[in-house]
Amino acid sequence: MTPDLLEQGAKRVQAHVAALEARTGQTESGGRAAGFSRLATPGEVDVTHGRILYLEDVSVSFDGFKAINNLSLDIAPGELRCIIGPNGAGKTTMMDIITGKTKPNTGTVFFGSTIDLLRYKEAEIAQLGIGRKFQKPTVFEQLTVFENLELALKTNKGVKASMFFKLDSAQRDRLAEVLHTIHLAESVHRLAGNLSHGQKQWLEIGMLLMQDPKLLLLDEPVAGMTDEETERTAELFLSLKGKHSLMVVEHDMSFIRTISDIVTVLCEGSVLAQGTLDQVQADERVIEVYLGR
Ligand SMILES: Nc1ncnc2c1ncn2[C@@H]1O[C@H](COP(=O)(O)OP(=O)(O)OP(=O)(O)O)[C@@H](O)[C@H]1O
Repeated sequence: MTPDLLEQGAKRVQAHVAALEARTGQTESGGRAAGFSRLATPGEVDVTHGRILYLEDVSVSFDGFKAINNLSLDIAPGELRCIIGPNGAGKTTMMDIITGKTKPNTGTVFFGSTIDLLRYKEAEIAQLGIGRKFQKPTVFEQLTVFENLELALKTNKGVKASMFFKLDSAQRDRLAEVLHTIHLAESVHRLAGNLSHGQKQWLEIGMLLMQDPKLLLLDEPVAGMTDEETERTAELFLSLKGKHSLMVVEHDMSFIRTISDIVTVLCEGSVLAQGTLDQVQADERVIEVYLGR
């Protein structure tokens, strides 16, 4: 279903609810009426049920091999969820499913309680507000930090619109805020190609932030970073928590310890354990398949 169709559907439903109220003086049962009205803005994420991401019984097979196996998982709005697990556990495949790169064979994947992500293509899912950062930074090395961030706002616009694109004052303010958040305010005019590996990672996160994603998926964000860069990345993520929801896949346990509330352990395509880092680290099954290696 496209956002246009969602909007049309929401308008129809709102008209229905208004007519019902006018006729009977009664509203629909609370949950239904509330759910209907929230569809009015396409892409708006309904988190009134306390979940921004919801996966249930999701499975996907590659040539008969179940990479994701009845996976169920949910994330609260503003939460910073860490995902750990051995190589081949299905962490990347899970992110591929959430972002529409891979379609599961079975299961349910919802963004909030009304947006069925399985109905959308990868580009549409990005526009709905799910940003993804892959492990390797992919900034434009020949452009400055400023130009990279500016470019992030131009994506989704046509070629002509991009050529004449000028930042308005709200966008300038946003860019300044993002620069500060990603610790690159003093490097604004440097070429991205001259930044350190860690700074490139922050710049790419900044490019995602320019689009104000509701949910950010981050795959091994501190791999290859120095200790100092890792510490600053932890500060960055903690500052994003609450404003955005984050799902962070990492192997670096000291980084996880600094940023995590709840940690989910994936193994063989499903959730093996979940809890605080101390709880999952004490779990015999987790020690056997992952930590004890
Ligand atoms: N397109 C594909 N075709 C065939 N097999 C695949 C495909 N994508 C993933 N797999 C397999 O699915 C399993 C899960 O892979 P995935 O990359 O999701 O694991 P991961 O937890 O991200 O591992 P890592 O920590 O090494 O990145 C692996 O056995 C992998 O070989």
